[in-house]
Amino acid sequence: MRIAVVALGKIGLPLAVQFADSGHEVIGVDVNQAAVNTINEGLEPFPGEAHLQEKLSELIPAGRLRATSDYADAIPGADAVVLVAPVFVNDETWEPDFRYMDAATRSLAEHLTPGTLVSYETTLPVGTTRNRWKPMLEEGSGLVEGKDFHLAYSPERVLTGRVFADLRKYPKLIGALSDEGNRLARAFYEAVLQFDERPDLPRPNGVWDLGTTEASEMAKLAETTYRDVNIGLANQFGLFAAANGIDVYKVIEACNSQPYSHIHRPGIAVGGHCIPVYPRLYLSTDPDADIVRVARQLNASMPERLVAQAEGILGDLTGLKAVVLGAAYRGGVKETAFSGVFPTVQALTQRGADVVVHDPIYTDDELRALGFEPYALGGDVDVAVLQTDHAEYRDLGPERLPGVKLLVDGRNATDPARWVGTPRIVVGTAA
Ligand SMILES: NC(=O)c1ccc[n+]([C@@H]2O[C@H](COP(=O)([O-])OP(=O)(O)OC[C@H]3O[C@@H](n4cnc5c(N)ncnc54)[C@H](O)[C@@H]3O)[C@@H](O)[C@H]2O)c1
Ligand SMILES: CC(=O)N[C@H]1[C@@H](OP(=O)(O)OP(=O)(O)OC[C@H]2O[C@@H](n3ccc(=O)[nH]c3=O)[C@H](O)[C@@H]2O)O[C@H](CO)[C@@H](O)[C@@H]1O
Repeated sequence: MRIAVVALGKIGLPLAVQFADSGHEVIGVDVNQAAVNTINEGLEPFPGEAHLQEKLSELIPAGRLRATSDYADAIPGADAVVLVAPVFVNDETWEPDFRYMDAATRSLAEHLTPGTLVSYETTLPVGTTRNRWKPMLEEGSGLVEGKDFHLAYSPERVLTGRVFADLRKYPKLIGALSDEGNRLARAFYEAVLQFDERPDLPRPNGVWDLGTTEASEMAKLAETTYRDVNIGLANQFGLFAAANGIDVYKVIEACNSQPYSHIHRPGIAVGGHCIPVYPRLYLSTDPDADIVRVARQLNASMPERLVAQAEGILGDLTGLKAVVLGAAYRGGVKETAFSGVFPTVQALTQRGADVVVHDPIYTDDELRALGFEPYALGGDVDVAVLQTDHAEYRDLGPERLPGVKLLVDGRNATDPARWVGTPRIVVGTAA
């Protein structure tokens, strides 16, 4: 098969590599010429994706994969085109921002030829493939969907850093606009993916046909929204527990000891590219989903709530030195997308604190580039707010934070035995 992958980012490039590695001829298109050049030199344009560099070193010199910024070079005559350019969500309105996908779709349409299967993998509001991409592709190409070309939607569920392993592990969900589209999408993904045996699944691991583009669009939004709502519920339980002298972690551990309870962990923030974003995409097509909106709002309010709790204990925070422990949105990752560090720093700064940030996996220059004043453990500080559950913080004690009068552990990530004698608030437990 001849396959084109549109957008060679952290998801698209590993996908292009996977398809080429499965024995197909692959051309990737990206508007970033610097990234295209780097890939064509056989080098990974971003670090952190396991096995990406070794696979590029093999596939690029062998001519099995190449990159281009020219759609005319990649699209005409392709058997399948996979698109995975990003969609963002407007921070104020929570409305999707389709500008990159629109541009990619228009460029694709201009060069689309009969006989191609087009599969979108970017996470989308329900109905986008049918109502937005189909007319845009038909108008731009003069071709007819279901006759000249077929359109499918298949959400990408892998986690960056372990894309190749996740591609084997998770069923590939598909949905198209016609039976023939479903058949072609199944045949395509079966030809480019290999699946691990998963006896734990209700049906064999592999391509799972959900029948329509709407169902497969919804599946991705539902699984991520589930996580946000679940964390919201954990935060709600945590607020109640903290106000009533109950340790919510003991409660959650007890609940989850039977197989029908999967309560997540309360925390200072829900960050990352996906979990805080996709509930908003879901709400854009199901605005009546109050349960989703309320959970999202509660999760987003947690940094402010915890900082207010610290203020309640210490009194005025004006002029106090406050360190936020952790810039990353979760432990062990070097990524600050929608990280709780931003609202936490803001809540402290608004109260007049002098705020510094520590993160064991960011250099001082990297922290400065993010707009933070870096802090090295051992420096004087009045209050510490732990934002990221980095493994390095498990053994952190007050002796590494000289002068600390209060630790707000927003992740229950520190060892209580180390904090005997120093005030410590843990999200979800009584102060
Ligand atoms: N990152 C994740 O963990 C993850 C996980 C699952 C699904 N996804 C989905 O994948 C999408 C892309 O994520 P990513 O992490 O790969 O993004 P990314 O920012 O790493 O890459 C996006 C790429 O798109 C390219 N691009 C932008 N406009 C283009 C155009 N008109 N034509 C061609 N290329 C264009 C950019 O140059 C860039 O290389 C997300 O929006 C999401 O829906 C991401
Ligand atoms: C485990 C999981 O579903 N990972 C998904 C998630 O990864 P992602 O990398 O976003 O990580 P998580 O879903 O684990 O965490 C998201 C955020 O929620 C917080 N948090 C998490 C769990 C919890 O019980 N309490 C809590 O507060 C984390 O600290 C983090 O800030 O989004 C990706 C993009 O869609 C998906 O591809 C991944 O499959």
